[in-house]
Amino acid sequence: MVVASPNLSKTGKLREIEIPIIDLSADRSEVSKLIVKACEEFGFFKVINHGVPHDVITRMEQQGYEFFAKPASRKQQAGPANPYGYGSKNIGLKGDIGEVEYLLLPTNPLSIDDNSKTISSTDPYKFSCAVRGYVEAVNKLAYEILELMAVGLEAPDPSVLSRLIRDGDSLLRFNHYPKVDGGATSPSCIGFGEHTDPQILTLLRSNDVDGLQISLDDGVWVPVNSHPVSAFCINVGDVLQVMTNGRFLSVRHRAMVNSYNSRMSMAYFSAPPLDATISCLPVLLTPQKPPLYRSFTWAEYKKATYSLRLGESRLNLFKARRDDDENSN
Ligand SMILES: C=C1C[C@]23C[C@@]1(O)CC[C@H]2[C@@]12CC[C@H](O)[C@@](C)(C(=O)O1)[C@H]2[C@@H]3C(=O)O
Ligand SMILES: O=C(O)CCC(=O)C(=O)O
Ligand SMILES: [Fe+2]
Repeated sequence: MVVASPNLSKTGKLREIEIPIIDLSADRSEVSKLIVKACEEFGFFKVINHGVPHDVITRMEQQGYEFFAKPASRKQQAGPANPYGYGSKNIGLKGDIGEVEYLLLPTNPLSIDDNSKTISSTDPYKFSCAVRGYVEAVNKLAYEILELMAVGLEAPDPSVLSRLIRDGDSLLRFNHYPKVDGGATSPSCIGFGEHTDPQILTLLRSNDVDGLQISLDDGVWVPVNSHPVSAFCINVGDVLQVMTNGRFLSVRHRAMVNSYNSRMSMAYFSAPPLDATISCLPVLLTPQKPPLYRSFTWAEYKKATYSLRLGESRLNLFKARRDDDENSN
């Protein structure tokens, strides 16, 4: 079991920061400004009135609970995660471990149908319908948020970010963090270790059990509490940090487990197709602000991601060199 460093500030108090909660039904131009500000300051924000139907979320959550309640031997039939499928404690392929079990799935309809057979032998159709419905709805939300970001960044083409996720390599992940033994005196421990998300944007839904934390620049961990109404927590991924030339932050985060309640989260990682080229948006480049990162394909970045451990900083491998800047002029 990995014990966490405390999320205390230098004065010994818990850091209390409220991540912005943005109402997507408000005025579009205001919303786009709020989103840009949140991505610059925290790399995280929550959205409400997001248009993902309540029953679509509930049906999906139900499938997650039903799967994780099955006996271990039954769940293992959907694994091991390599990297997709069912995994327990082992995260990725490089030896990372956490107090979590999960299902990691590609989101194209054929893969969903295919994976459903090993995940739910009793009713694969029900599982696949729930997942397909959820993916369709969250993908629409991802489009909408990426458009609002482009508007807020004053890009001439509002679809410059959203079109990247069309027919992309997006993934879906159910995480289940069981209660840990040890009672009230046990220290909190790590469910999912610190990392950044490699993709463009992550849309996360969780039950009402806290656990998500983000690391701000002074290294103090700040809790992102679960929101009572059905909010989504949105975070900037590495690719979006590259495309905004470091203006939006892909922030390190982690998930903790506790000894009182189990937590379940569902993360949708919206990603470009493997052959898409990632580079900084022209609107954000000036002679004073040359690109911080070199161009690369998503396939290249994904390969680097899987060659490294969870907490390693893969963006460093893609920093622009001075002569890259000169060649691009
Ligand atoms: C240890 C690893 C798991 C991970 C691939 C990696 O080598 C490094 C990044 C990890 C991560 C974090 C965000 C997402 O949960 C994830 C699916 C992703 O794209 O990158 C996981 C990867 C994984 O669990 O397969
Ligand atoms: O479960 C959570 O709250 C966070 C999970 C996460 O960061 C991930 O799956 O990449
Ligand atoms: Fe994450």
